[in-house]
Amino acid sequence: MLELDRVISGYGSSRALHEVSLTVPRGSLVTVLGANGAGKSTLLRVASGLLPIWGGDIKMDGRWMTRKSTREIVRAGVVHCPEGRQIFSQLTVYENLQMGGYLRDDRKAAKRSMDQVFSYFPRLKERVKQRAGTLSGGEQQMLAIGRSLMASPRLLMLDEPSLGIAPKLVQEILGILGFIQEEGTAVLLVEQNARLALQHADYAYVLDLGRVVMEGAGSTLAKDSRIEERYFGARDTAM
Ligand SMILES: Nc1ncnc2c1ncn2[C@@H]1O[C@H](COP(=O)(O)OP(=O)(O)OP(=O)(O)O)[C@@H](O)[C@H]1O
Repeated sequence: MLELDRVISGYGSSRALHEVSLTVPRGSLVTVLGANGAGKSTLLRVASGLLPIWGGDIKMDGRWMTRKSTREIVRAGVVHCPEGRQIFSQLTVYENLQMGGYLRDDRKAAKRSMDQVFSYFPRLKERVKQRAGTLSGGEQQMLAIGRSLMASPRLLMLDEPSLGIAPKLVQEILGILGFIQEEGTAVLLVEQNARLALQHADYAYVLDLGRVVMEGAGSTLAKDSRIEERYFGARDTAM
């Protein structure tokens, strides 16, 4: 469904991605792993049109996305849930979710999406009138994912949903990603927490200094001793 072919990008004059190729098949969960600064967030920024592409191509369902605006990319079904959540803390849970559906003209469909979000995250339903800034870290992450789902994505790109969240809540959120995937939404999950991501991924890529250095089925990479040594750090073994 999403194909990146030898994508090059970066900031100013410095390259952060060097000919990165990656595929997310329809309905699958693909993860991109790597240490700090490997280029994971940059990859999502390029795929969502936030950062210009310097070389290579991006396709969605076989259609060129390379020079499309973020709005056009969202309309094509690709939604990016950035690192750090970026919810509107002064707005309520309900208002944040409404913002996620702003590109939709069909009110009934938006209502259906909101009901769907509440079925995934009942905690959000219990807190519809609460200001987002007063939610716990895990609940804010749920809200950020819920807001992304309001656009009815066909591909949801998540940047480090486990960051700063208690392990139990992280497991809950990752489990819900499985349901989201079962409903037909593909997921591209960027994570530093390799062990956790590989438990859920159909396929995984490992980035290092902006290059893909390893790839394979999630279950295969989970058993790979190189991954164990390099990426299952103290934070992971605590999970
Ligand atoms: N806004 C920016 N301006 C300049 N350089 C940047 C910017 N954002 C990222 N970089 C650089 O691009 C490289 C890749 O960064 P990126 O944020 O994509 O890594 P990452 O794998 O997501 O790391 P992390 O897990 O720490 O978020 C790094 O060398 C980083 O310093």
